[in-house]
Amino acid sequence: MVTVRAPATSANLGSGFDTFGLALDRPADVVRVSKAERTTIEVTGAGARYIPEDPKRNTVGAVAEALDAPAHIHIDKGVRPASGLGSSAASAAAAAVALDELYDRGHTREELVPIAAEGEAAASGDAHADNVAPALLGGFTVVTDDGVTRVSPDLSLVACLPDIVVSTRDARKVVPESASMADLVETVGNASTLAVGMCRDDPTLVGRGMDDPLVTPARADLITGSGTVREAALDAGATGVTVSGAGPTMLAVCRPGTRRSVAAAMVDAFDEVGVDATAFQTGVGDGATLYD
Ligand SMILES: Nc1ncnc2c1ncn2[C@@H]1O[C@H](COP(=O)(O)OP(=O)(O)O)[C@@H](O)[C@H]1O
Ligand SMILES: N[C@@H](CCOP(=O)(O)O)C(=O)O
Repeated sequence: MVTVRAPATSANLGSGFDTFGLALDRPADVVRVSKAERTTIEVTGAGARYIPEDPKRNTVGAVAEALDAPAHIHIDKGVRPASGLGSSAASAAAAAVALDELYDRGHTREELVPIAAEGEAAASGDAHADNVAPALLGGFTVVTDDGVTRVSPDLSLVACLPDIVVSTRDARKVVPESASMADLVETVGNASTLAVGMCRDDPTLVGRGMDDPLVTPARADLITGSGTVREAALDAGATGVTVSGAGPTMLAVCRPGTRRSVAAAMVDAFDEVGVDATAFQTGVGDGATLYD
């Protein structure tokens, strides 16, 4: 039997749609695998009743098939599904590491990125790798067709999860199909600023670089109160606030020492518009961890 923990992740960070991802130090999924003739799946934990146990519809089933590694797979969900915190990716990344170890396949973490991304295709219809990359490797990751680049920044973060469900599949339908040159120039400038900030552990640059004129505004209507929550977090000490992944979680980058007040401000702001919310005070985390 092999057990692996893989973390929640926040994709896009505003300006890096389908490219940027950040591993959070909590929450996380824990996946346990043992060899079997055919793959079977059991799910417990946060939102388990919404997650299919059919291997064709669960991200870990697609990973088992891609690795030709049939197993009984138990998933203990710490990351709520349809949260914008890479729930489907956490399971896929943990399963990729666990099954690779169980069957002694010898893949590197980088080689497991496209394999775990097959799981994402089962969940959202697209094999986007911006969640599975940080879930496997940890830190801040940049995914392109040529591979993954990563650094391990030290940042204070708040992830505020409202009691709203937004499926990634639906949120991908509202993304514009084309962009003006002006919006592209702004996006490249912001994304570059953010990347420099990540390399320097600089929350001001990271926060400024999270602004995005293209994807985030198109998705704002899917999250009741997102504008109010953003303003409240900035007033309380955040340097930048954006939609985490496809939402509904809102992610704030915080100045040192402001995490608690930012978390409270975000929960209160959701409350003002009649939405219950939970805030995680977190930081940048490691990738999937193998337990003995
Ligand atoms: N192992 C899994 N963990 C979480 N969700 C899964 C899993 N396998 C399949 N799904 C499906 O994926 C969808 C959630 O994924 P997604 O919308 O991308 O949310 P998130 O942003 O939390 O990853 C749900 O429809 C869920 O049933
Ligand atoms: N780039 C994807 C990221 C989806 O992240 P999730 O955590 O919501 O699954 C997108 O924005 O669609």
